[in-house]
Amino acid sequence: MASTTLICDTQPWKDLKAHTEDIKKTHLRDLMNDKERCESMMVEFDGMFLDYSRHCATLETMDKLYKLAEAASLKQQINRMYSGEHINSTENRSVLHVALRAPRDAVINSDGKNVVPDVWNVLDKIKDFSEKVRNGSWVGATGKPLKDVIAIGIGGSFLGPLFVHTALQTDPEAVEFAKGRQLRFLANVDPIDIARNIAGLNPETTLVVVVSKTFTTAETMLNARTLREWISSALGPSAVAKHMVAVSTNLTLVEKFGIDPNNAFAFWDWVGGRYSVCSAVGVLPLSLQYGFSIVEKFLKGASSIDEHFRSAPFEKNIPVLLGLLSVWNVSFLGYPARVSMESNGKGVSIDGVPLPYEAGEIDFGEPGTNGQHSFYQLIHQGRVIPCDFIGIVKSQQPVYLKGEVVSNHDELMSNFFAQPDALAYGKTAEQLLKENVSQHLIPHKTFSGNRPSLSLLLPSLNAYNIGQSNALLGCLSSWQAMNIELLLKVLFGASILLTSGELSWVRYSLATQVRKQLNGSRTKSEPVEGFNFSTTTLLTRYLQASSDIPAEPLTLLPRI
Ligand SMILES: O=P(O)(O)OC[C@H]1O[C@](O)(CO)[C@@H](O)[C@@H]1O
Repeated sequence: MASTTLICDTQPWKDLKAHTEDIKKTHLRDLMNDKERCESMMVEFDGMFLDYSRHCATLETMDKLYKLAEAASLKQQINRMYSGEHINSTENRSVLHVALRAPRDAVINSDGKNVVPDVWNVLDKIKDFSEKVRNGSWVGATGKPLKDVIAIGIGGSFLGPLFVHTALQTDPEAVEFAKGRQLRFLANVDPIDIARNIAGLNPETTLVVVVSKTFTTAETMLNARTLREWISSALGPSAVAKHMVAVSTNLTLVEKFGIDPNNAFAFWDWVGGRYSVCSAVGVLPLSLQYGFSIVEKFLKGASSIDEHFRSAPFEKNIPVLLGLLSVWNVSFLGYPARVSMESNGKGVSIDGVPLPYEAGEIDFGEPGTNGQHSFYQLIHQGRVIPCDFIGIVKSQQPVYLKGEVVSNHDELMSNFFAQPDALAYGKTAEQLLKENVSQHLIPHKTFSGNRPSLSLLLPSLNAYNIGQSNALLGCLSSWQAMNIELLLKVLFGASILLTSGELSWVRYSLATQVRKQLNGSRTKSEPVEGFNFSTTTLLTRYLQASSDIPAEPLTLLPRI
């Protein structure tokens, strides 16, 4: 085992450790009053707006975190990644998912070779193939066009493409391109999942894409053999050539399986499975469903974040800030943070040295207000769990009913704006007494607050923004390869005692205030008033960016 200096032995780490004592004496209620601090904790890039002022951190904390990043040679590590060095030391490989979405004329080397032309050869091949399938010039064994696609794959060969498909499924532009087509994903080895996947599909009009980096994964290969049987028993063995294609780095095994190598779409060992959505793994099934032009926008969004991650100074670099805040929350304040469990669920440093702290990471979330009806009680009252709230300015599918105070999206966003302050401020016994709450209910309705969160506001959820979000999370995962997030310590697992159902009460009172404000601003141009600096900034930005949304209800319904 190699010996190494762990980051916890450096001076910046020790300084941060000492600094936690100062932070423990603060409360977000007071920190949020410091306008200069809040203003410095807002960053904008390419339409994205990040507000991390509701983290239990001061400007001094941030300075100390930047010093920690220097001690961890973060800038050099980022440069090493982009220049194709073998920063994946366990597999002795480059980590070059950024090359998958680089512009055609970019130069990114791996082992002395510019890999960008290879990337574009495959992208061009996907464009050509998907256009043929979509316009009906590639037909199945009985001459019928292939309108449905089943993508078989698991782990990274499934989750990324499913994420993008889920987000695109309601994007009006993508919906137009997907008319008459279906994309399904088969991952689990349970035969029930096969039954669900093929239900209602006709082998004559179905194309199966087998996605596997290694082409050896047990679940994927059994599912692939099963669907091969489904096709050949209905249409004869020769139909496989027309109805099955593959995405893999192992083209020899693809051919052995019986898929024509001409119908195989390659990627490379420098693409980690969990970052592979921007390779043929995601690009092929998504192009078949939505057309290559939509997927190209997704790749451009991702590329924009890559450039930002590489070049922006740490204070303005959204992925770097998110990563540093993760380290601060988990390794210093002892909170379980937003982490990536597959990449970072490890117990040793990059050199194989056991970490002198726990590293078992837990990540969970829910869309919209669902979480408020399941686990937010824990977040408000139980252990401290830093939260990331991601909001969208313009809904993909606006609804605004006559007789309603605000549109459905404004209703959703009222919660987006209210929750972070509910978590930060809590509710004191004094406030409750002033509100004439009965004495015996006060312990149940009191919330300590001081719960960290950040708010990320995106302009909309189109293919480009989905690419940005995907790359943002990918950047965080790639910290693992740089041995940064291995600093993370997660404390989780003690028993949780939940006895009160009063959480929704806090949230509703704040959400009501936001709803009223949104209505007043939209219908009577009322200025944003009565909120702290951070919420005022976010609300103003939201209202300005969505000012073209009609102020009056139009009984708009979803357009799907
Ligand atoms: O693409 P493959 O080789 O089938 O592997 C599937 C998944 O299995 C893993 O290797 C391990 O879970 C992932 O990294 C990968 O995404």
